[in-house]
Amino acid sequence: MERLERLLDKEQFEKIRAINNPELHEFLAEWIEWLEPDKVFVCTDSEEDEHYVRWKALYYGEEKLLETPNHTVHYDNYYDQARDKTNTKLLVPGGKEIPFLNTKDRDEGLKEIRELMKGVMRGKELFVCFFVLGPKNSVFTIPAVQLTDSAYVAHSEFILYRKGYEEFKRLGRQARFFRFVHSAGELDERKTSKNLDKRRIYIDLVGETVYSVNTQYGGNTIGLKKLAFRLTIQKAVKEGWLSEHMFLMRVNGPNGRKTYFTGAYPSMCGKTSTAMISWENIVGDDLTFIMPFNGVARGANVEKGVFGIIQGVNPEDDPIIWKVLHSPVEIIFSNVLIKDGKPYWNEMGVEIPNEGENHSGKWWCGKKDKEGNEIPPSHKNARFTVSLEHFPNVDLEALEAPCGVEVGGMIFGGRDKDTWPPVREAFDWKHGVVTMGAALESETTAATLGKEGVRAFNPMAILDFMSVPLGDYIRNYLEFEKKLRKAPKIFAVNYFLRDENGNWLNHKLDKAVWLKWMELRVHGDVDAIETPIGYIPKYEDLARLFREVLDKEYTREAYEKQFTVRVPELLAKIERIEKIYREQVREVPEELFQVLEEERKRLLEARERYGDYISPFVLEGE
Ligand SMILES: Nc1nc2c(ncn2[C@@H]2O[C@H](COP(=O)(O)OP(=O)(O)OP(=O)(O)O)[C@@H](O)[C@H]2O)c(=O)[nH]1
Ligand SMILES: O=C([O-])CC(=O)C(=O)O
Ligand SMILES: [Mn+2]
Repeated sequence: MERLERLLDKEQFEKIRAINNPELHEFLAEWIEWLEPDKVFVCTDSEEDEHYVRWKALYYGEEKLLETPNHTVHYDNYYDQARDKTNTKLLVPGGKEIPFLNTKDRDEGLKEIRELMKGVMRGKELFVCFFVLGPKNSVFTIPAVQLTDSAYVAHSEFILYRKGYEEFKRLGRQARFFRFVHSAGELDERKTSKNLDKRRIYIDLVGETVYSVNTQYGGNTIGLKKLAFRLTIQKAVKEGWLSEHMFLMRVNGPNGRKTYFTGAYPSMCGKTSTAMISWENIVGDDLTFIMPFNGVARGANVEKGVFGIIQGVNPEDDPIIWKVLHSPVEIIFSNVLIKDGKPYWNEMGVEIPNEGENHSGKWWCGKKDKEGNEIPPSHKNARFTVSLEHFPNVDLEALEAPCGVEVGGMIFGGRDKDTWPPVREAFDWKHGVVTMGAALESETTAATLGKEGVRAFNPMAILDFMSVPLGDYIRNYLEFEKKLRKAPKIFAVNYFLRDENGNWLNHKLDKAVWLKWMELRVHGDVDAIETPIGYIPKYEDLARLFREVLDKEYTREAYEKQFTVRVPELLAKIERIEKIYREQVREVPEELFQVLEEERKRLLEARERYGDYISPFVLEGE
């Protein structure tokens, strides 16, 4: 406390003194001394403190005002537009190598990051912020403290997370909390991080602390988002629950029935677009905790806001997001095109100006970057940050429920051009966990730095964030069922099937129909066709739902093309997945291989009888 009294001015010191937690005091004193900020501001839960942070983001030039009240724009460096997987490392004692995890020796990592952070905040203001993960006063609640010299990062967190200062006060010495230390590092004249060669995101799994330096992009910096996610995955696997890269939504069934679904798709593969579908209600779009209570799986959103992809948001497909983005509520637009104080983005469905300012600085149509690539109006991974409370379709009761909501179904999906049908249901928990979750593959996207469009193994859409050995993670999933009286049904979707010419086989809104079908299946309201890879919808049910939901004719030809069982592709996939688990992953539960083997057998038998490409009508006739 004496050190803190020296480091903070009176008013800020009093705010910290009100929290009776010596561990927190020690952490703050140590890091404030080390980072050497010119000034420290401690955020309580007051409106006033939140306003201060918002104003500082403008004052320091990390955000600029737009024409619509409460709208601002923020830019990240042109080469700092996505998550940096290479420089994101898990610090583990001895630097133990774990397949698919990017690890580093803990002592070495801590030493390196401390050196990079020594005095990094000279001339800057440090914001000390308190938040919680999950709903307040609930079994899901995890307190966290964030230190950052970026008012933009702090501002984003106020939009995305529940405030936690009072919670720290209430918990006092009992608080077990996560810690995040971030510095954007030296900034250039556009107020973007300059020393990208020294960009590091180090996750200390032992100390439950994450360090991030020389970067601003939200996925690398917003402590409570993907940085905390590595810590919660570890915690969940230790304690026997699930911490997942999933949306949480309510699908509205017949006669006012409410059924909640989670959905795990890799970054930029449709979580937000699904959770925002007009007929249903959103609870969360990115991170979900699922815990067993009295034999029931209950889910809660970790966050209370959306850091969503803006590319492709247009008035027809995303009317709700579109409306919110055009209303005067608090929004941060990042890495979009600005002209005359208005934001524009790729594929927004209206005409956009041919010059302005964007993530590359001054921009004009045809401008090229250093590598000779043409720069689009906005970055593919440009995003908007907004609180869920502003969405007319939010299920507020579910969002704040201290015990979460009962999960009726869990969906897995990815970018797959040629293998999986648009929707199918697993035979049981094990079948779903293995062939839909653990076997998930998806093409890489612009949400991470590096090449796009490469098919990659991405179990449970979570591989980028995995912080425990994959075998342990899968075992925890398989065992989770034993804690339940009734397990959620598991489904797999594929929005990204293409024909021989590369055209999409489905429209973006078709997912509305798949959701309604899954809702009916959870309650056993419709029959389905048994195939070697699970249950698929009957044509008649889909045709009716297409008419009811989308007012569209769904042809038998479209159905047959989309739901054909593609045996060669499915067998090749099993080969790939089995090889990965046999050769690269350690201590894989034997059940995984059994389930894959059973699926292979079913496919081989079906091929014997019906050939390589099996029409759903043929299977239905059986
Ligand atoms: N072809 C096609 N594209 C889709 C569909 N649904 C979503 N997309 C595209 O997928 C991209 C992003 O999807 P989001 O829903 O924002 O991604 P997310 O899963 O929430 O991703 P993160 O926030 O990165 O975790 C956008 O470019 C959409 O246009 C679909 O049904 N078909
Ligand atoms: O964390 C981020 O940068 C945004 C996101 O949701 C993802 O990449 O999955
Ligand atoms: Mn995500």
